[in-house]
Amino acid sequence: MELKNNSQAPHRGTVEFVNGPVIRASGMREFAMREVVKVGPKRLMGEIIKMDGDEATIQVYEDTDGLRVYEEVVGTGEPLSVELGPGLIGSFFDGIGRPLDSLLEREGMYISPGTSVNMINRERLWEITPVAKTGDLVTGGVVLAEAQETPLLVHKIMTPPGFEGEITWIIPAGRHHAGGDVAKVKDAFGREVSIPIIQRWPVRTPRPYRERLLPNEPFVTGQRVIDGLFPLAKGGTACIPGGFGTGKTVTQHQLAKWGDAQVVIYIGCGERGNEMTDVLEQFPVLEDPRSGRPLMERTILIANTSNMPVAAREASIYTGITLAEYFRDMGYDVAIMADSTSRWAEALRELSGRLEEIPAEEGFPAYLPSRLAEFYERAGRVVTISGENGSVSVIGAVSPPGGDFTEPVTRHTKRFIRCFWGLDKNLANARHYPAISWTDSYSEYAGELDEWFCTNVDPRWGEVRGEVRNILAEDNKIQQVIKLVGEDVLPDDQRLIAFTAFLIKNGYLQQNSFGSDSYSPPLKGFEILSVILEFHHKAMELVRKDIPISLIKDDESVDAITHLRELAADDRAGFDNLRGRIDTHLKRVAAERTRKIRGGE
Ligand SMILES: Nc1ncnc2c1ncn2[C@@H]1O[C@H](COP(=O)(O)OP(=O)(O)OP(=O)(O)O)[C@@H](O)[C@H]1O
Repeated sequence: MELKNNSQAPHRGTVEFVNGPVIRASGMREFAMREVVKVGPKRLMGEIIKMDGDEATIQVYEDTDGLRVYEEVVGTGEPLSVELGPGLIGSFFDGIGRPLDSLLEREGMYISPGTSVNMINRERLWEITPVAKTGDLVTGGVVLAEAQETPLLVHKIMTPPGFEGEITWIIPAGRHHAGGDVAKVKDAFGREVSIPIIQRWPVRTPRPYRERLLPNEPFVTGQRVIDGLFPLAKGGTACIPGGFGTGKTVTQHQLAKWGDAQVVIYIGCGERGNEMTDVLEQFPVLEDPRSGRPLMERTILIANTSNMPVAAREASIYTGITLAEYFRDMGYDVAIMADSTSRWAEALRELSGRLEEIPAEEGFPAYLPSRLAEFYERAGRVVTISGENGSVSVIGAVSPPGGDFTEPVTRHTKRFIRCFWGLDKNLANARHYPAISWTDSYSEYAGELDEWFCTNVDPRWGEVRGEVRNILAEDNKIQQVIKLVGEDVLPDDQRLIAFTAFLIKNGYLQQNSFGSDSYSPPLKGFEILSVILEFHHKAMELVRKDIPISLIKDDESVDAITHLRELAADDRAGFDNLRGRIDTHLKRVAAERTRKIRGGE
C-alpha cells in the first residue's frame, strides 16, 4: 500500500496559499494523490486531496495559524493510515488516530499543532502465544499469534492481506514488546520478510474480504422497539436521526452496551467543546452489563477535539471504520457508532467552501452522498480472507436542524442505510423512551431476519410482528379521528384497537434505559406481545357480542399488562399467571353479560 519507496529522499514542495485548513503548494509534481505530507516548521499533518500539474491542494489536519507562504511541504510517501495491533482496545484517539490519552497526559486539553506520537505504544509488553508454527504455509489474514488484549478480548495477530509464504520463524510464547516482529516468512521469491506485530493500513481503502454474507442474523440490541419492530442485521446499517435532546446519545450508549458485538468503535463528532469531554468522561464509566467489567475493555473511542480543524473530523469516520474492519478480520462482530454524522457532514461543507467548490443543497458539496455511501458501504457480514465469519454493523446518529428529516444529510443517509430509527420530538416530550417513532421508522432487514427469530425465539415471530404493526398503523388513523371528534363517537371495535395500541406503546415499546428493564431479550418482548395480542383477540370477540369496552378494560389484570416488562424473560410462570387472570376476567365479563341478557336486562 506504500505510495513510494520510503528509502528515497522525501519530496519537498512550497506553500503558496493558506486558507484555514486548506492550503495550496507548488513544486508538488513528484508527490502522490492522497499522500500524507508535513507542512511548515511545525510539521503539521496534511493530506493531498487535489493535484494539478505542479500544484497540489492539501487539507491540513491541524491548526494552520502562523503558517506562512514559501514554507516547506515534505512528503511521507504514505497515504493516511492507521496502526493495527494489540493496545488499540480501551484507547481514545483523535480523528487522525493520535492517542488522546497519552496526548492529554502530555499536552493537556489543547494539543499543540505538529504533535506526533505513535498510535500504539511500542514499549508495552504483551503475553503472546503463537498459533502458527515454523514451516506453515500462510496466506493473508491467517492468525499467527494471540494476545489477551483485555479480559474481554483476545487480539489475533494476523498476516497482512495479500501476503503469502512459508513461516521460517515464529514468536515464542512469552512476554514481548508490541514493537517487535511476530514472524518471519519466506515469500514466493525466496526473500525472508519480517511481519511486525503492529501493521499499517490506509484508512480510505476498505480491507479485503472473501465473500459477503446475507444479512440474515440479527444484531440483537435488547431494545424491544428495535428487535421487535425494526431489527438490525449483523453487518447492517442503521441511522438514528433526531432533533436536539431526543435521545440519540442514550440510544447509542444502549447499543454500545447491549448490542450483539464483541468490539465497539465509537466516533464522537461533537460541535461544542464539552461534547467531546462528555464522551471521554461518560464512556470510561460505562459498564459492560454482561461481564460487569468496564465497557472500555472492548471499546475504542475516536473523539474529535473541539480545537482540531474540521479536516480531522472528516477523516475520523475512515479511521474508525478501518479499525472496525481489522477486528472483523479476526472473526469478531464489530459495531461502529458515529455520533453525529451531521457534524461530520458539516466538516465536509466547511472544507468544500474553503476549496471554493460549487455548493449543492444547503451548502453541502455535491459529493456528500458519495462520501456517505463510502462510509456505510463498508458495513457487512463477511467471510474474511482467512475464512472466518465477521461483521461490521454501522449505526450513525444524525442531528437534523430543527428535527427536519427532509434536510440533505438525513435524506441522503436514508439512501444508504436499511434501518431507520427516527426519533420523535413529541414522544421525547411526553417522556416516551426510547422515542423511536413507530410510524416513521423502518427496517428492510425485518423480512430476512424473521426466519432467525422464528427458529430461535418463537415460530409465530413474523406473524406477531405483522399484527402489532397493523394495530399501530390502524391506531394512527383512529387517533386522527379522535383528535377531530373525540373518542366517544368511535365504535367499540375501534376503541379496542386504540386501547390495544396503548398497551403496546406503554407495555412494550417504552423501555427505560436506566432501570432493570434496560436489556430485554427478544423472548421477553415476544411474551409481552403475545399476552397483549391474546387479550386483544379475546376482547374483540366480546366486543363483537356487543359487550361494552368499558367492562372489558376495567380490571386489575388488564392494568397489569403494562407492568409485564418488569418480569424476567424466563419468568414463564409470571406470564402464564397474568394470562390466566385475564382469561378469568374476560370469561366473567362474558358470563355476566349472558346472565343479564337471559334475565332480560
Ligand atoms: N431510553 C431512554 N430511557 C430513559 N431516558 C431516556 C432515554 N432516551 C433518552 N432519555 C432521556 O433524554 C435525555 C436526552 O437524551 P440524549 O442526551 O441521548 O439526547 P440527544 O438526542 O443525544 O441530545 P443532543 O441533541 O443534545 O445530542 C437523557 O438525558 C435522558 O434523560
